[in-house]
Amino acid sequence: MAWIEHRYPDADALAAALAARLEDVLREATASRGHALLALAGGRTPLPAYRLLAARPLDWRKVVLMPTDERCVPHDHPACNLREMRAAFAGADGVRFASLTVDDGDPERSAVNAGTMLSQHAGAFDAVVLGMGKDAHTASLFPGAEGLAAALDPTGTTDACRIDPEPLPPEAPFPRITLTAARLLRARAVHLALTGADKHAVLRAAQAASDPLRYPVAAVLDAAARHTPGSVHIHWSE
Ligand SMILES: O=C1O[C@H](COP(=O)(O)O)[C@@H](O)[C@H](O)[C@H]1O
Repeated sequence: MAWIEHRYPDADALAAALAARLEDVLREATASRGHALLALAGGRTPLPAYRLLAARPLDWRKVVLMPTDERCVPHDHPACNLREMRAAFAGADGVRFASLTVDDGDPERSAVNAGTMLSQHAGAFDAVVLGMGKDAHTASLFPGAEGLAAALDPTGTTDACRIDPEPLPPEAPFPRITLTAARLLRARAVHLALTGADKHAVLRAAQAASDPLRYPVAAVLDAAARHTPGSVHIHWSE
C-alpha cells in the first residue's frame, strides 16, 4: 500500500513538521491558483499543528478551512470541531471557515447545509488532514455505522452525509456530519496525524486487514492513494 510514513520523536516534532508541510501547500496554492482550500480533522491531535500554522505570515484572506467532519452540536459547544478550529486559527488574520453544520447543530438541516456549502467549494482540496480514533474511524466514518458503505464508496456522488456512530463514543456522543471518502480523496495530498503506540497499532492492523467496514481509515487512505499516487502521508509519534 502506497502510504508514505513519517515517524517523529514526539508530538511537538510532529506538529512542527505537519505545520511546515501545510505552510508549503498554502504558499504554493495561493501563489499558483490565488486561493487555497483545506479540510482539517477535528479532535485534539492536530490542534498544536494548527496553532503553529496560524502563526505563519501567509495571505490568510485567500485561504478557506473546513472541518473533515463535525459533531451536531451548537457552534459554541465545547465538542464543536469548528469552534476548536476557529480558536486554533485565531491568529490567522482574514482566514475564512466553511461550516458543515448549521449554528444550532440540528442534524437534518446540517446535512442540507453541508451539501449546499460543498457545492460552493467544489474544487480539489489542496490538502486534507485526517485524524483517527482508536476504533479506526477517520473523519466521522465510524465502523458499524449505518450508511458507512455508501459513505466509503470512492465512486459515490455525495460529498457529505450524516453518520450516527453506533455506539455513540462517550467522549463526543453526538450525530455527525462527515465528508465522504469520495470527497476526501479529491485532494492534492492527504495527511493522517496520529500519536500514541495504541493508535499506531490500530493503523497497522487496518493496513494488514482488507476490511473497509471494520477499518474505515484504511479504506479512505487506500482510495486516496489509488486516486493520487504518492499523495498519502502518515505522520505519527509515540
Ligand atoms: O471525533 C473525532 O475524532 C477523531 C480523532 O480525534 P482525536 O481527539 O483522537 O485526535 C478526529 O479526527 C475527528 O475529526 C473527530 O470528529
